[in-house]
Amino acid sequence: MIQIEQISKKYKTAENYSVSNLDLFIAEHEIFGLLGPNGAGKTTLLSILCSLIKPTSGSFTINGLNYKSHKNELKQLIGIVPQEYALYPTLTAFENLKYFGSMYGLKGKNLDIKINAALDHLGLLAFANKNIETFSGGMKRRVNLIASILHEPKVLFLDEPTVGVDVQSKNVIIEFLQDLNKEGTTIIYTSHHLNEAELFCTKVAIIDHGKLIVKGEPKELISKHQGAHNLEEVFLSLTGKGLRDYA
Ligand SMILES: Nc1ncnc2c1ncn2[C@@H]1O[C@H](COP(=O)(O)OP(=O)(O)OP(=O)(O)O)[C@@H](O)[C@H]1O
Repeated sequence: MIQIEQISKKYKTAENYSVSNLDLFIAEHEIFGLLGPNGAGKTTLLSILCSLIKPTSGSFTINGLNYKSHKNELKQLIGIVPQEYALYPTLTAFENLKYFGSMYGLKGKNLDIKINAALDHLGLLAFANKNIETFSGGMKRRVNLIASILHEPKVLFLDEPTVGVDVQSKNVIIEFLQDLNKEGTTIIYTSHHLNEAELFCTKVAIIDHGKLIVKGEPKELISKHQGAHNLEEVFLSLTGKGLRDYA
């Protein structure tokens, strides 16, 4: 479980807080969606929880481990799927995954078996020995995902894992994540695909201007929200229809 208490983040060069006094509890085994318009603070919050950036104030624990005192334990406990591809273009999918596995101390036959099973599960086994630079966006997203789960994290953070991929790739990714979740992995992901989140997530939090607006099961939020038939209508009603351009 993740317990977030009064987390705030103000980037040095920014005028405003990107995350502001945010409290949030995420139970174990959830598929939890962090939703919000552009600039709402989703990536900032996710980056804090992954210890990629430090909060300006506040604290959080993951499975009881504090980010300040248990850095190494947390690194083993979590997996991170970043928005950008973190792969070496001139290495094959298999070589990339061997490298990422070795960063978590994995090696030998066990690692090879794991890599091949995951490649197979995500429909990529036939491409194992092809260079990443020849892969489509959807294929790279799937390899990126495998790189983050080889060490079997208990909690997996994903920043827009289905952005820019076709429906086929998206479905394979979602099914893979659902299988991981059934095996006990807690999943926290950000997305702009509200239909996807409505079907996929057991709980969602809508954040805007760095603050938590609402949290709950998608069905519960829709039924409580007068006149809403789906999560997108709840979202638009709570965050407004205005554009959120920022630079
Ligand atoms: N490195 C940074 N330096 C300064 N300001 C930043 C930095 N990163 C993000 N911000 C600002 O923090 C706010 C929240 O950004 P963040 O990327 O967390 O939002 P988001 O909800 O993930 O948006 P999107 O949906 O567009 O990815 C924005 O106003 C953004 O301009």
